[in-house]
Amino acid sequence: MVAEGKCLARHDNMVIFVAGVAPGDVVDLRITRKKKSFLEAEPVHFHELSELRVQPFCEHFGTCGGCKWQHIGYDTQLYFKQKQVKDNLERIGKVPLPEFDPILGSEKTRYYRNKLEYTFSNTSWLTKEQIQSGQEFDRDALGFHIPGRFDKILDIKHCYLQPDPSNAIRLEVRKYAKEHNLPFFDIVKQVGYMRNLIIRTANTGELMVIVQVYEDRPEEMQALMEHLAVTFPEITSLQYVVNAKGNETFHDLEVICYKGLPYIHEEMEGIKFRVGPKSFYQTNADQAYELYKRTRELANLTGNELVYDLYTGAGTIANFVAKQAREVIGIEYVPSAIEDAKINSQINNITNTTFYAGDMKDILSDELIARHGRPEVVITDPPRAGMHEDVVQKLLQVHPNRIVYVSCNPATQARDIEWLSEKYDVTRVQPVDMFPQTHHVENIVLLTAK
Ligand SMILES: C[S@@+](CC[C@H](N)C(=O)[O-])C[C@H]1O[C@@H](n2cnc3c(N)ncnc32)[C@H](O)[C@@H]1O
Repeated sequence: MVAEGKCLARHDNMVIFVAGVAPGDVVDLRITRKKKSFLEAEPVHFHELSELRVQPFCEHFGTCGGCKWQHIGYDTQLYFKQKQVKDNLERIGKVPLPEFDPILGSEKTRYYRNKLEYTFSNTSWLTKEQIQSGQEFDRDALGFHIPGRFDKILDIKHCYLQPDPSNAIRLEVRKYAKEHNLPFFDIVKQVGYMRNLIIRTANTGELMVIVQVYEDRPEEMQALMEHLAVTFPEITSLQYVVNAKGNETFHDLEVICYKGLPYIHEEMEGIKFRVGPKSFYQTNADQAYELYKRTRELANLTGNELVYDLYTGAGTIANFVAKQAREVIGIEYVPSAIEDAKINSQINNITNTTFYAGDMKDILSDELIARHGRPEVVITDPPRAGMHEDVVQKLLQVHPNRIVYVSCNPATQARDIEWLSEKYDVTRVQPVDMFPQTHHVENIVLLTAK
């Protein structure tokens, strides 16, 4: 099992990456892509199935891009996730490593997400058998993109990722749109009405639903909103967006709140986090709590430290650790996330945080450090691309006592750690599983100044 959840095979000294198999399967492969140094292939015939396999529980497994590791038992998934972290730190990081803390598995391995986003399409995905049968099928779909296909949507019957009433809401919106002849969007021709449905189920019980449509049809929207409000009185934030752009992103559009409040709250240790329609919040809230607790523990705060929380998003980690620190500085690219971060401090009476919006390599400047002082502790949680080299250089120059590096991409984390190893030792490694049934793994590394 190697990167991106693919398996590795060899033939004539050539490396072949294969998706949709398990280590130990004996299969015939068809080569789908040839590169100079490797090949990619798909299985065409299974001779023997691996002992690591289990029966996938979802009818959409194999077609849907969502939970590609359902055919492997959860303990085995955890084993491979931990191994992925180790391989990256050894091969890319090339630094001396302590013994790893065992990966923190997720208690919930199904229904663990608090946010799902479904797309409407008038060109649903059909299987080869369906096409060959010559029968007519309903081509309207509400579900997920087929991996690698921007124009094909898999109509989802039941999704195991988000708790109730997520499935019921999706099915009801689909049924209503069909019954009322609201056309599902055609992404190629850019015509239709129903575009996208977002459901957010917070751990406080609050529930947000956002319907995205292509054009302004006030009467139809009013009727749809009213229907949802009556059918699901538990919705605490019912919203819609009119989006006539070529794509589904709506960060630059007005989101209209039809019923309830324009936001919901997540909660951790009594700290409330306000989550608006455009806000980012970790999608596995229970595991986010475990991740943050471990991050705080490794930061080893006594209440006297100045902490910089880099890539702070909506200030979640910054606010979570604020009580145990003297002062926390949070930095993040997205201005609306920084607005959320400030609100999250206010509503929790946290007064020792300061937030800045902008590109990390510009904001983390000598001037900022002169203003706030040299941090004893830096917590950094960059996007998948890792930290910009200038940011790493700045950290080496500022030289905090401890850096707690949280990452969703062990490869870029390992690269950055190699750079940081000039002045830091890796003293703890704690992988965390935020996304059961997928190959994704989160990892926390504690770096201690040499
Ligand atoms: C993995 S998220 C971390 C979120 C946050 N720590 C949390 O747990 O909710 C990475 C964050 O980095 C921000 N980001 C990406 N590139 C950035 C940059 N160049 N400068 C500052 N922030 C950036 C993203 O907007 C995103 O909020």
